[in-house]
Amino acid sequence: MLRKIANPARLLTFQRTMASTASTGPLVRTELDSQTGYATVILNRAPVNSLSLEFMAEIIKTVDELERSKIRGMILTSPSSKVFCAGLDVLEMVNPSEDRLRSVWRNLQDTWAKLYGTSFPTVALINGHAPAGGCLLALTCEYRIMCSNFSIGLNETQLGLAVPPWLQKTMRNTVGSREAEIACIKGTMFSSEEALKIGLVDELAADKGEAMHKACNYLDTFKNMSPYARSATKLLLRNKKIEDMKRAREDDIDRVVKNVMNSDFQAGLAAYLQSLKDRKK
Ligand SMILES: CCCCCCCCCCC/C=C/C(=O)SCCNC(=O)CCNC(=O)[C@H](O)C(C)(C)COP(=O)(O)OP(=O)(O)OC[C@H]1O[C@@H](n2cnc3c(N)ncnc32)[C@H](O)[C@@H]1OP(=O)(O)O
Repeated sequence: MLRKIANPARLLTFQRTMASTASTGPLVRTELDSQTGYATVILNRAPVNSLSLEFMAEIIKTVDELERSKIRGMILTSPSSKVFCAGLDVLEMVNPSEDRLRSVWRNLQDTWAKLYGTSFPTVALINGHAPAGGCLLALTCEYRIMCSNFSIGLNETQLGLAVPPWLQKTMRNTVGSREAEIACIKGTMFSSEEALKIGLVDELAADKGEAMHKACNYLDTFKNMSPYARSATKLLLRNKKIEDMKRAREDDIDRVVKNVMNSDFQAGLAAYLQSLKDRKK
């Protein structure tokens, strides 16, 4: 459940209607507490918040809007009781047109860059599983609070995908070189407790209410600090990685196209999709 806001009149909800979505309501909902200046960004692409081209475009637009609104902090979460974000929409990888695949990958790069380089502080409230691109979203935030009994990790290699360099770096920056190397190569999925142990998340919470409380506590630590000094320091720490990604982005996209258009990859993906369905039987 979302944190209750004392005065509902303070709650401004930006809503956008998106085409081609199976979710009810907008793909991304933003609730702004005008007293604290904290925005809760709710990823809302049912059933598992998988990242389609349009969904990522919406996340990017939302962050741009929040930058313009001069918010004091952002909490990224999901309305689901089981899934934070299931990563890229695997259907985007099934025999895609090359143009769409390039756009999907470009949007994933931009989603990462936009969230990684926000001027305001960011917390991922991971209230469900966060494989691959779900872990990527969490890694872009400054602070991660995870509810117990879920899993998180960069499991791309298990799907036959190479983890791109900019994402490897983000993982390395968070958990250290050795843990990142092993985790990326093996495609390890960590339980919430294991993730805490290696520093992939910063705190655990028993439930979403407790996680929200802890997220606000993190953002409150900046309450009396100059937003300028804070964000300038963050961007000095992070901008080079964003610029490196942008410099190499066309090579990155070419590599992905080659990877995804390959017939062995497509055969592996078909088997993977079948295994997702079989798990339900
Ligand atoms: C297009 C560009 C490609 C570029 C590739 C380059 C390589 C770089 C890689 C870096 C970036 C990231 C890559 C990725 O994110 S790949 C995706 C990885 N994600 C997964 O493997 C997650 C798979 N899903 C699950 O493990 C479970 O669904 C989950 C634990 C998340 C939830 O389990 P739960 O039991 O709650 O739900 P279901 O399994 O029943 O799922 C419900 C329905 O949702 C469908 N589903 C699940 N995940 C995805 C997904 N990622 N994309 C699309 N659809 C998904 C699932 O099939 C169910 O559908 P049905 O109800 O129709 O059966």
